[in-house]
Amino acid sequence: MRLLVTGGAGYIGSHVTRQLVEAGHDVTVYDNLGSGFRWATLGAPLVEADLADTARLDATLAAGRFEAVLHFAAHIVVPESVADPLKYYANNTRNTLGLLQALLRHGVRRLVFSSTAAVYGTPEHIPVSESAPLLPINPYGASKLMSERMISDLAATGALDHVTLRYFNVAGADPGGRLGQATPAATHLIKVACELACGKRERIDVFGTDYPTPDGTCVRDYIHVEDLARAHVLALDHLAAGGQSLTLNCGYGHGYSVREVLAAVERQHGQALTVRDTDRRPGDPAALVADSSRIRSALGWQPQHDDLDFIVRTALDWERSLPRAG
Ligand SMILES: NC(=O)c1ccc[n+]([C@@H]2O[C@H](COP(=O)([O-])OP(=O)(O)OC[C@H]3O[C@@H](n4cnc5c(N)ncnc54)[C@H](O)[C@@H]3O)[C@@H](O)[C@H]2O)c1
Ligand SMILES: O=c1ccn([C@@H]2O[C@H](COP(=O)(O)OP(=O)(O)O[C@H]3O[C@H](CO)[C@@H](O)[C@H](O)[C@H]3O)[C@@H](O)[C@H]2O)c(=O)[nH]1
Repeated sequence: MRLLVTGGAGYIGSHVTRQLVEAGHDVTVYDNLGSGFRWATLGAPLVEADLADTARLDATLAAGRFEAVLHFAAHIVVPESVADPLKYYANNTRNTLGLLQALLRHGVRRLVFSSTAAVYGTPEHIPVSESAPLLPINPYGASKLMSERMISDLAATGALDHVTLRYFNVAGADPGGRLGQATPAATHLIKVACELACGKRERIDVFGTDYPTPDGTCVRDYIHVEDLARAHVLALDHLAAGGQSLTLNCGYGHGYSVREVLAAVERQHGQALTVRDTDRRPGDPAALVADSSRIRSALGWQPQHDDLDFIVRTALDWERSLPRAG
């Protein structure tokens, strides 16, 4: 298929772009390089433009005659969304509205959308299924939930088929060493811990040790970026085969605490890390673990890298190969 990937120069979008190209698709990336990198497209054509630039978006859609769009472009940092919510509604919600309007203008009928476990807020039951209440507790999650609603309302008119993927905590890097997370000033736990292991930070803070979890630290469902990328390839196959619109959790179905993650980084690094216990970070739910049965049955998705030490090893190998990527 001819595909447009917004945010395809970013961490997750670049891994997906690579798998799509390998699967034989014709991929164009649309990215403003705000947090992405030209090298990360690995040679796929890049339109360097902002989603808010309607003229560039229209010109791109007119020229490409795309059969589907994968929409990754967004701001993604939970604490930043608490401090600056309008930045998140503008880029994540308003720019998704603009993209949907553009898709209608150009007759693009298939969309794969990057959503997030943050739409669930603090779920009552773990693991959380797709039918759980949608009650985000931070503006990032709310901005994504609004996008989900626009997409499903539009799909209900018959104008669009979509697969909305709710990612849990994405981590790790291309085992081939070509791609990985390169964002400066990263906030994600595994990335920060790997930077520390590589001597790029002095210590890591554990945000909260009094959560109602087995060791008092937050529990998350970490999914390897390559397994997540594969879900996108399968989602496109599903839409191309005329499959119905779907909303699917992307996680493994079990979680690890912050302390368990840090122990895995210490194992892979071979040395202890300097860790400081601090207060809770605003906007963090205690535990987020996916019920992943629906994606397994609907798409036939099967994880290949459900192994915390493998996730950490690929992230650490990538971190060691930087800063060439900056
Ligand atoms: N990383 C995670 O753990 C995680 C979890 C859940 C959901 N997600 C979602 O996955 C998607 C990708 O996240 P990521 O981790 O790869 O982040 P990222 O910051 O690496 O990638 C986002 C990409 O979008 C581009 N972009 C942002 N705003 C843009 C705009 N207005 N116009 C054009 N390009 C723009 C950035 O330059 C970047 O290349 C996001 O939608 C995010 O909400 C990520
Ligand atoms: O230096 C750090 C960084 C993180 N954490 C903790 O580690 C956990 C994971 O945090 P982080 O890696 O920042 O991810 P989340 O805040 O869980 O959010 C990620 O996962 C969500 C889905 O679960 C996505 O929606 C978001 O985009 C993505 O950033 C949380 O409990 C944090 O408090 C620390 O203790 N110290």
